[in-house]
Parts: sequence; structure tokens; C-alpha cells
Amino acid sequence: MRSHMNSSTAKILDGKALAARMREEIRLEADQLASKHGRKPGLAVIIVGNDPASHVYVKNKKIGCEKAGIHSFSHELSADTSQQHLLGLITELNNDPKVDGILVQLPVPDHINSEVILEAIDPGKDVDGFHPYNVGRLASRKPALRSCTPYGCMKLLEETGIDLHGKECVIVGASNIVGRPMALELLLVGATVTVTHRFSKNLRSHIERAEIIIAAAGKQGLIQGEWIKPGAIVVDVGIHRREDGSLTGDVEFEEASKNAGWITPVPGGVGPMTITMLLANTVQAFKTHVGD
Ligand SMILES: Nc1nc(=O)c2c([nH]1)NC[C@@H]1CN(c3ccc(C(=O)N[C@@H](CCC(=O)O)C(=O)O)cc3)C=[N+]21
Repeated sequence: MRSHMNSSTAKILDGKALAARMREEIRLEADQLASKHGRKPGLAVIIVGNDPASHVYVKNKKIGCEKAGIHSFSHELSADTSQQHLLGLITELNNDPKVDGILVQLPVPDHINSEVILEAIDPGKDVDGFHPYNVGRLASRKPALRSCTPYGCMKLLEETGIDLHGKECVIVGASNIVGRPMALELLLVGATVTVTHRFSKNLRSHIERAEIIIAAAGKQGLIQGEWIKPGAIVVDVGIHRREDGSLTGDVEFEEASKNAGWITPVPGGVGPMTITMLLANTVQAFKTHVGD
């Protein structure tokens, strides 16, 4: 039927609205846990250097915490902080019973090895879900703390009410923080998964057969709207600033909306869900720590 319609528009997968609903639930649970256990869940956020965009993200995370009944501890370190000093702080936070979650804002300056840092975080406090232990748990179908962006994308997909079993999913981008854990999340629910990356040939041919597209390449407008299969679900993880200051993603939103069944906007799609899942992970970690 769709082929006879040339002005159909996708339904909006509204991450901002879903995030607001979920954060309300998180706050209720955090409040209950705080009265039962005599302390709030706590999240420590470490930022190294003075990248303005990173500071904006960190500020949003702090505001998100406060509103959700989670205590936030922030550690702002200068750009010349040594790796050893940072590791010392992580050890302190690993041993601090008031801290349930630890997040080191990425990227870190070049003289710091992010792998070494991420692996130093106690996996039980790794609310980003980046530690190899947590990635390995997801890979072996026993998820513990899950990476926030892929976890948020799964919540958005659930919102559509569509059964994901056997669905043809194409993930564009194979990063450690989005593409790879996203593939593991989709496998876990029984989808068929293709991951494309910088060496993949003919991206268009993959997109054309996808029922679900996760765009996480970090390239503005990489995915053309006309490639998208009618009715497909499009989740856009990309976030780019145009010259006029407005935000856009990896997908040509206007054109894609004419073909897609569902599509996430940028802003207001995946971004708010990422922070929401960080809050959810912090509450989950708290419950494990207090034995609730
Ligand atoms: N250890 C670590 N964990 C992260 O999760 C992490 C990180 N480092 N480094 C940077 C990226 C980026 N990131 C975003 C989260 C929310 C929005 C978000 O809420 N965006 C709003 C728009 C915000 C705006 O207006 O600028 C939206 O899409 O609607 C964006 C980006 C988390 N990251």
C-alpha cells in the first residue's frame, strides 16, 4: 500500500518523552531505596580537561542525577592530570561505599590510555557498561551492567511494540561504545544482525534490505532517506552541529521520514535515553551493593 503513497510520514520515536517517563520511575525507586537504606544511590563523574562540549554533557548528567534522586559526585581534573593520578582517584572511588557508579567522561586527553582507565573501574560500578567484564557478560547472554546508548536504543525499539525476533537489523558503525554492544543487544533478543563499518562495501545495499537501522557511524547525513525500506525503524545515534548551530544526525531525517515506519529525531531521540540508562544503571548498581 505504501508504494502508492508518496507523502507518508514516519511515526516519531520520541526519546525525550520516553526518557521523561522512565526518569520519573527511576526517581520513585531511588526515593524508596534511599528511605530503606539510609542513603541515595551515588554516581561519580570524572572529567579530565576542559572540552566545552564534554562539560555540557557532564552538566546534563549532574542535573539528570539530582532530578532522579541520585547523588552526584563530580571530579573535574585539569588537562595535564597524569594517568597515575586518575588511576588513584578511580581506586578511591572503587572503595568508596557512597559511590555506586563511576563514569569517566570520554574522550580523555591523548597522554591517558582510556582502555587502562576503563578496565580499572570496578565492573560492579561500571555504569557505562564499557568494562570488558560487562561487555563479556552481554556477549554470553548474561547481561550485568549494559552500555547506556545501546540499552537506550533497545528501550526505544521496545516502544514501537514490534516483535524483534528474526528482524533484519543493520548497524552502521562498529565502535566499542555503540556498534559492537548494539549488535550484542540485538542478538540477545533474537534479531538477525549485520554490522557495517568503514571497510564495508555498498552500504546502500545493506540499508535497502534492513527492517531496523541503527545509525552510529558519526558521519552527518551518511544514510540517505531514499535508501530506506518502506516501514523500516530508524534509530539515529549520530549527533552533529550544523553551521547554524542546530543539531542533526547520521540520517537524512526529512527524506528518511517519507519511507520509515518509525524514526528517532535528533535532538530528542537517543541522547536523552543514553543519560536515562546511566541513571537506571546507577540504581541497579546500588541495589546490588546494598543487597536489595
Ligand atoms: N563515559 C562516557 N559516557 C557517555 O555516555 C558519553 C561520553 N563518555 N562521552 C560523550 C558521549 C556523548 N553522550 C551524550 C549523551 C546525551 C546526549 C543528549 O542528551 N543529547 C541531546 C541534545 C543535547 C544538546 O542540545 O546538545 C539530544 O540528543 O536530544 C548527547 C550525547 C554521552 N557520552
